[in-house]
Amino acid sequence: MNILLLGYGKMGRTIESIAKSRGHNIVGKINEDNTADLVKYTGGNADVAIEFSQPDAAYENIRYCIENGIPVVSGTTGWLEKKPEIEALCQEKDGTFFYASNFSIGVNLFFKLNEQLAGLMKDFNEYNVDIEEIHHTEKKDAPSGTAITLAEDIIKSIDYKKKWINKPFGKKEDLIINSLREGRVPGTHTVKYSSAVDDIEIKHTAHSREGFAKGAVLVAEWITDKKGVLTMDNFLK
Ligand SMILES: NC(=O)C1=CN([C@@H]2O[C@H](COP(=O)(O)OP(=O)(O)OC[C@H]3O[C@@H](n4cnc5c(N)ncnc54)[C@H](O)[C@@H]3O)[C@@H](O)[C@H]2O)C=CC1
Ligand SMILES: O=C(O)C1=N[C@H](C(=O)O)C[C@H](O)C1
Repeated sequence: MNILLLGYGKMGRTIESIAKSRGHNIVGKINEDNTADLVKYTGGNADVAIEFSQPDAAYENIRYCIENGIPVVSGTTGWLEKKPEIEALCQEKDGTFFYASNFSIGVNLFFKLNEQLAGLMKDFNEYNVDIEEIHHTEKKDAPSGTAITLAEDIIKSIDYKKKWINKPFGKKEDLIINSLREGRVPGTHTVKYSSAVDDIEIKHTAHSREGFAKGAVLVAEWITDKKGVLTMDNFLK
């Protein structure tokens, strides 16, 4: 498979190494210093684009791919207010767009665990729930996309939480996401329910970026013959 990498930073490099180990060709690597080269690529010479860039670049990269017939797998966080526009464009152009806030299989199991725990906790108002996410100091966005997914899934079940906020303190109706930036941490997420008498915690700790990158390559292999707007739920089924 011929893969175009959009974003060749920490994730782009890890994806390159996993893709090559699985027999794929990297036909292009676009970074902030060679964005003009993107016009060289179309669905004719790239089977799929894997897009891990930065919040202010994702929308234009993905739009270019959809308009030029390149199926696109994106994991960039911090740009999601524009995702509905991309989804509409994908439908209009009969393109292929796959987005996940986290491509690791472990985190996707953790998402399911979070949904189930929220379902169990919904009638126990003596507990308060909050989320902590810890990432490396180079991360550009806060809160993490993964923490937002966790928060949205909790709010669906827990009536006393109305919205998430990215501050360490708030009212009971606010689901607090506390974002910490430390050293080179690849990504740690904790969901904690606290009462006066006890705490219940679930936690996912990434040991490296390999889980994210392998998930993105597996999805890229899977989507090349698919159309439409796709998610991890489609892939994991
Ligand atoms: N969904 C997931 O599973 C994961 C998502 N991420 C997200 O992926 C993104 C990238 O993460 P990292 O690789 O750690 O960041 P990074 O900062 O190491 O790399 C980002 C790269 O994007 C490049 N870039 C800037 N403008 C560009 C443009 N217009 N076109 C193409 N490339 C451009 C930069 O030159 C840089 O090399 C972040 O948004 C991060 O939150 C990271 C890990 C897992
Ligand atoms: O920027 C990162 O590094 C990560 N970003 C994603 C996020 O914002 O959730 C996924 C992972 O936690 C690593």
